[in-house]
Amino acid sequence: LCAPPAEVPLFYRGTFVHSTPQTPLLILEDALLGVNTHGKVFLCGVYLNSSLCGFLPCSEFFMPGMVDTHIHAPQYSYAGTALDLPLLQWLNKYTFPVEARFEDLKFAQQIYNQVVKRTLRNGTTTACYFATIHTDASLLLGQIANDLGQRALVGKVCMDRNDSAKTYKETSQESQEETLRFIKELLEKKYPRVSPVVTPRFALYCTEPLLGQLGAIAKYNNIHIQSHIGETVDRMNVVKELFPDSKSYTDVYNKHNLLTDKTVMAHGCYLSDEELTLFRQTGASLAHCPNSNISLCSGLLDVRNVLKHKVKIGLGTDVAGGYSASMLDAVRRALETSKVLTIQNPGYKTLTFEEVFRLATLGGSQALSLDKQTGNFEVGKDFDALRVNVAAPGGPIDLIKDEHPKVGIWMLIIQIVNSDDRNIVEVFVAGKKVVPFTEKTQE
Ligand SMILES: Nc1nc2[nH]cnc2c(=O)[nH]1
Ligand SMILES: [Zn+2]
Repeated sequence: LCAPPAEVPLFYRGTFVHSTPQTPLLILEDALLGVNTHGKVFLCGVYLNSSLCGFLPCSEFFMPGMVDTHIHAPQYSYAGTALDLPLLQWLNKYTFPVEARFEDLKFAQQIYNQVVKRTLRNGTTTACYFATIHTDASLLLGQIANDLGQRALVGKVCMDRNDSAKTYKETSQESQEETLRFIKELLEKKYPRVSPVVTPRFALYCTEPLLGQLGAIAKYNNIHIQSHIGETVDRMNVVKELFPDSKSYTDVYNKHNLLTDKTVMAHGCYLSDEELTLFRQTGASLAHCPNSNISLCSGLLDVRNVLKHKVKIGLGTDVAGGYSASMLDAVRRALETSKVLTIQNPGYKTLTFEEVFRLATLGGSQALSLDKQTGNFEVGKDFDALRVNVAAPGGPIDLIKDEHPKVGIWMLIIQIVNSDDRNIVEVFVAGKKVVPFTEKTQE
């Protein structure tokens, strides 16, 4: 349904901003980027002589598409509800009753179409989705992401232990069999950029035999794994009671082969240094979801400490624990969380804007082990990009012109923190323009 790949290589000229492992924010002013017919970058950063070529600095630049490392697609239908209840009560009051409705494929179609479109418009070119326990609706989410052109990991949720919701749980056998069916059927579709992810909801909602089976399924099929970890103090304590033989929360997952270099765990606010070391050793990563952590009063993740342990980390919206589906919001909340930590401890080294920009792009791709495909404009990767116009008509920003060219470009890029979807004028995934929507995708 999205535009066909270009039949000839395409060249984009302008300012390109992206991150590398060495440099959190590289600005390539007046550069050229070439995209081949397979949607891959084959040239980037060839500087033109501006004075000869008449390059006019303007209010636009290209940046890599953002990577949402943790979002619950069905929860988009009740975003905003997580402001007045702590996590467990919120799950019981809103999450389980609404997620149960996704057995209805018509309802699923409507919400999944909305969430994929909304996130694409907000610059999420890659999303790692939790769906629900329903296999067919989860397959539908994969189809919708594919049709609208979003790169996605999609997980059918597994939970064979949920005493608080009689109608929203499955038996261990169902969970295992349906996970296998989900993986098989999604892989058979051969969507180029949509893959299955094994998804135990989290340790408390899964029995140990199921955790073990899911670890084995992921290993056998060499696929991704996602879950939650260390989100609230309460839950850390309950996990300790429920799994007395495990050294830590992280150990529970590790024992069941659920920590691999294709694992992404949401939150991790309360992990010990020892647990972070285990993440590092296994190659597992964290999804930092600051809006959710603040909205649910769960905690403040010390990202600096995670980085010090060399654990891969990206940003997540965690809709609907987080009320915004926008990764630009996640950027703002990650900065704020880091600043709150500095207020509490003036010696704390606050994350810079550049570092958070990297978390939202390259960091996210590393966290999902998709950094060979996406995350920056390195030659050989897919062209997943946003064309940002800081001064988009009707947008939220009034641009003040500055005569000093260096200050000028800096002022432009930093406006990402003030931007919203009105500033994201075009979105590309693997070279295809997926926003604005075409007549077909508009429906
Ligand atoms: N924030 C959040 N935490 C969870 N832990 C288990 N399920 C959920 C969920 O849906 N949202
Ligand atoms: Zn979550």
